[in-house]
Amino acid sequence: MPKRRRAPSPQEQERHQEYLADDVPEVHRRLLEHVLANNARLSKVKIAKLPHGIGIVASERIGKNEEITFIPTPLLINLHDIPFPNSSPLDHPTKIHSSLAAYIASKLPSSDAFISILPPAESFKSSLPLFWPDKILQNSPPWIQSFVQTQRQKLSSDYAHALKWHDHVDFTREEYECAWAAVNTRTIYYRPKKWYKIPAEDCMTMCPFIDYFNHDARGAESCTVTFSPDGLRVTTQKSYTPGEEIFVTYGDYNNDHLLVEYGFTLPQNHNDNIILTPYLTPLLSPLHQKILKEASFTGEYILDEKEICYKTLTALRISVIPPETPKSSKLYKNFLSLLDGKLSEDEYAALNPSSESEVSNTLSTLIKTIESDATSKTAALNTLLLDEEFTDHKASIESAIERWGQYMAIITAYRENQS
Ligand SMILES: C[S@@+](CC[C@H](N)C(=O)[O-])C[C@H]1O[C@@H](n2cnc3c(N)ncnc32)[C@H](O)[C@@H]1O
Repeated sequence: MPKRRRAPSPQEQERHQEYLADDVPEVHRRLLEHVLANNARLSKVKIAKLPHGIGIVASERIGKNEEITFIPTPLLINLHDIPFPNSSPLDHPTKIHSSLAAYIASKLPSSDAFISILPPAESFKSSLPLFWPDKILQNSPPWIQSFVQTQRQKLSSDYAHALKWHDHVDFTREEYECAWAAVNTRTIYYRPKKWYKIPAEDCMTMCPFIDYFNHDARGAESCTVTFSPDGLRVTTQKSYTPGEEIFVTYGDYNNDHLLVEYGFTLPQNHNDNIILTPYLTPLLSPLHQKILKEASFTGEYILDEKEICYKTLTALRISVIPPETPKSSKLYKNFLSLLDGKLSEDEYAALNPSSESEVSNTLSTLIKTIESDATSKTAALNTLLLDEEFTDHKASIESAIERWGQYMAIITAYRENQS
């Protein structure tokens, strides 16, 4: 955390204005003054109010490979800033997500320059499925439901950890949840060399100002965020015209993942797909699953606009081997030879013509099940939109409906690409 704070001079205040679009709320000016007073370097960028919240735009023409933001290490908020009683944080059985959330929650509501720019609780509650009422969640895609269950377990365990290790600070469960969501949506992976002993999941930092950058999925066109011992740097990978929004990338995420972790989806997301796992796994017997696991063919089964991945095809191939088939049968032997590369796909298909057509039928049935879910769950969500009990949850319901619409669009594109 920064050690120095002083009021900006009138000249500095005037200079700061160039980093702020006109309609940006005052709290962001304070954050700006705070980072500039602590040796941040900002070049040709402005904080702006955009349709999807606050973001960063070019204030003038920017070229490719230019450093546009540098935030020095003392401004970062991470392991080193957590006041653990009587010990160094590096020796502590820490869970950084939990502790950062406790740190922020204990300061809410706050006049602190960084904490006061965090989005309000209502914005997390409506955008993040984690906080959606069960009736909305139950009508959302099943992968979202299961990811939210995992997130809820993590939140509960982090809260218990926070109560145990940070009992010297004061916060309510609601403040903690909101702070936890802020940490979840605003931290950056950060692993300086001296952190080599720290588990990867604790290598995260909050980074004032850099957390204003929104995400896109334009890969090589998004800015890079790199760290060095002296701080974090944002560098362009393309040129920008004045007023153009500047994005970084949070990762190659599909829209389910973006929705659960960050509370939004991208209308054009080339990483988008449908995770078939919740639909496909119930078709796999314990033996199927054991074989797939031994061959490392478990994990997410994916369908995108163009194809199903090879892992999905493999899981579908084994799913059509009847569960009572002995492992010593010819069917399994052929399948295992395919997995080992002793049989090519064509040879396997020639040996098992009926099972290959069953694979196609199973896949079309799965896709039809998803379509039918999309239709029935969208209808249920539309009914909730008319229900007075859900008046305050319109945005969350609309998000879930939108996600089903994206599933339908992926299926339509997939069929077109197959025909
Ligand atoms: C690191 S913050 C970015 C700054 C944020 N927009 C703000 O108002 O402070 C991440 C959050 O910004 C929003 N966000 C980021 N990229 C977005 C995008 N492409 N479309 C919509 N919302 C986005 C989401 O709410 C996400 O949880």
